[in-house]
Amino acid sequence: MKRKLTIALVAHDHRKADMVDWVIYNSDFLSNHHLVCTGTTGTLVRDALKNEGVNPEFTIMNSGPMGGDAEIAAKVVRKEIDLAVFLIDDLNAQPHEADIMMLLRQCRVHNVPIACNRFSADLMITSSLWDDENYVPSPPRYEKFNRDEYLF
Ligand SMILES: O=C(CO)COP(=O)(O)O
Repeated sequence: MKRKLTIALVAHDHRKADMVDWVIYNSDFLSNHHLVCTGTTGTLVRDALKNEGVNPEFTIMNSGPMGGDAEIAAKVVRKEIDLAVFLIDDLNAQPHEADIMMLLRQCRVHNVPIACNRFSADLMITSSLWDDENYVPSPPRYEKFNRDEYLF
């Protein structure tokens, strides 16, 4: 990968072990990029990478329930995030569900790739498109659709 990416990393408590495994598995790759994390995820990831002898650039936000997802969403809106890995706990309710939905929505609106499982994250970080200077991501189109024409 030629350029330095800014990568958001966020994991709910029940997914933090998964996130730590993922960053260790990808520590070589992550060492060259800027990581932006919610509070507790960031501390865990930074310690795990330090144990691997890897010290990437880090920005650590507030903890998720205290606004960390919202801070990262604001960065997405300002085009300061290239891709996000968000390991969501789909089996337990979160007190800050609204913020989680906002981060996911802003990634969709601003066309930021967001992986919610490790397989997607591995595919995203290994894509050759990052180095393809001719590739221009197509933004989402919100066009009127005439449903009546297709009713059967
Ligand atoms: O709750 C989170 C994301 O919604 C994660 O926050 P922490 O990384 O601070 O645990």
